[in-house]
Amino acid sequence: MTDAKTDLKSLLKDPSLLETRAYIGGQWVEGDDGTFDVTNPARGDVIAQVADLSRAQVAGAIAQAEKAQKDWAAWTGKERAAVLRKWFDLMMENQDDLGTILTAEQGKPLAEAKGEIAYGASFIEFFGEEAKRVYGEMIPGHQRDKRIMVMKQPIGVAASITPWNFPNAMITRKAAPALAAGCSFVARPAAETPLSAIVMGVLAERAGIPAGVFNVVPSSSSSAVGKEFCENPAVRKLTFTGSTEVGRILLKQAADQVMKCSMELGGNAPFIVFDDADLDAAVEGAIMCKFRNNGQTCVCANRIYVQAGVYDAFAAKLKDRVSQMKVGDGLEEGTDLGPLINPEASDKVQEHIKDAVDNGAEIILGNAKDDMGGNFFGPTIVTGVTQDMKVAKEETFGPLAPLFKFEDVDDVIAMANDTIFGLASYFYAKDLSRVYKVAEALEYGIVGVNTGIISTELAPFGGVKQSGLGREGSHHGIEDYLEMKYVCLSV
Ligand SMILES: NC(=O)C1=CN([C@@H]2O[C@H](COP(=O)(O)OP(=O)(O)OC[C@H]3O[C@@H](n4cnc5c(N)ncnc54)[C@H](O)[C@@H]3O)[C@@H](O)[C@H]2O)C=CC1
Ligand SMILES: O=C(O)[C@H](O)CS(=O)(=O)O
Repeated sequence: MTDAKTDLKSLLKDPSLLETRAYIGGQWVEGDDGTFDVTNPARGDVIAQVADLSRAQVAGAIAQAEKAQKDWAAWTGKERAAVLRKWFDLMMENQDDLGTILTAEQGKPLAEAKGEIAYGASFIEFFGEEAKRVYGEMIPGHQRDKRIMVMKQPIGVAASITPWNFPNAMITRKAAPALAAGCSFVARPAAETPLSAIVMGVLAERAGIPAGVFNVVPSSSSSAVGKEFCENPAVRKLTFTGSTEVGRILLKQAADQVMKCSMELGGNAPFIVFDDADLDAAVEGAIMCKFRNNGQTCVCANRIYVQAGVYDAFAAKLKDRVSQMKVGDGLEEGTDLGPLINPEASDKVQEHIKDAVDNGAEIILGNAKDDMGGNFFGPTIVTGVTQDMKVAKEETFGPLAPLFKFEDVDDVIAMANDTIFGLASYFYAKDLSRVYKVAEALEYGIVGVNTGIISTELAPFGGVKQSGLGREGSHHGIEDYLEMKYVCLSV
């Protein structure tokens, strides 16, 4: 932890982007429950006090969203596309400031934060364009005088609950398809990182998105907001990114209203290196995949399986590269790995390391809170990891690279699939038939082949098994915000 204090306003080119109130129905609103503190996880200082909304205020936001939605849905796709384009442009024009706000509250290095802003903006650009392509269809009738028309219509009010690890992109990946489809949107950001969400309200207002179409409702009480979202009959769609545990709670709550839900939940990504892989490329892929956002990404490699013939060479190369990574304050130049979000995150990494070592694994790098103390944890590599250890079963969500050794293809496929999760998976191999076989056999929504980075607005992102329901991104992503209506025409 450094002693530096974060005077966030002074770091911004446009200080008016730092807003701490809620954005409801086009108005800036104080919280009935006062405020809650937002801290910089690198420095531990309070950087803002944000409006803490009551459940009644959240209900009010939903009412505003409901009121605005019908008119918004009546806009043409092209008209909606034009304001979404403006929202995208404003994000990119303010990329530096948005990145600084994000780093200050979340901790990731500034370059990564700016990358997240560009990534987040890409969903708005993409789905703005898709707004023009919400096509229905005509199906040949079942009788001579019948025609079957299928129209696509917006679901209505969509509500989101999002985590702190991608405070911008997890909101835009949901709000952009919702708005493009003609839904209105109420966003409840994680209490750790509300500023990156609120600033999207500032830019929505500047872009000319009509009042009530995009609302941001910060609150320190996630369960109260979750209940309001699930119990308020005006909400027709709940979209969530976070842990499988909370996803299950929300699905149960949403059942009473038979609400449409999208769930982007936890992962336990295997990263497999076969003996015919390009080892240098595999090491680079592992670095990007494992240490992006300091391992706090649900598509991060959680288990690294390396075939016996290349195990030692891979471990040595990985150690060499990881030992060069600099841990530090994300706002400072040259930082590769920022702090973890909070002390509990650091405790979880330590618990996984201890469990592995107690059961026979060996630490070849790291295993310590970084010299900087606080939420900083040094990147760690452990060898000799096996399927019965905690790290094989749970998402570590931190900078721990556990190396498992395997002998043959069928064994590693079985080990990789031996989890309740099914979000992302990765493998490095050259043999074409092996590539097909493994890609088909992995029980995951996403497979990266010879790459450690799979995130893009152009592809359908989402998991199978207990990693979730639905897909975000790509032309499929808008479908989750549309209902199909079958019109039977007698002619
Ligand atoms: N899929 C992903 O991207 C993420 C996965 N995770 C996993 O979850 C673990 C715990 O991280 P958390 O941030 O605590 O995840 P979480 O699932 O507890 O929180 C995600 C969001 O849900 C909200 N929330 C929590 N309980 C709720 C409830 N009862 N009703 C409504 N909203 C609720 C939180 O305030 C946050 O905004 C991580 O270590 C990681 O394994 C966490 C964050 C993101
Ligand atoms: O888009 C991404 O790369 C990820 O969605 C972030 S997370 O949800 O996997 O943590």
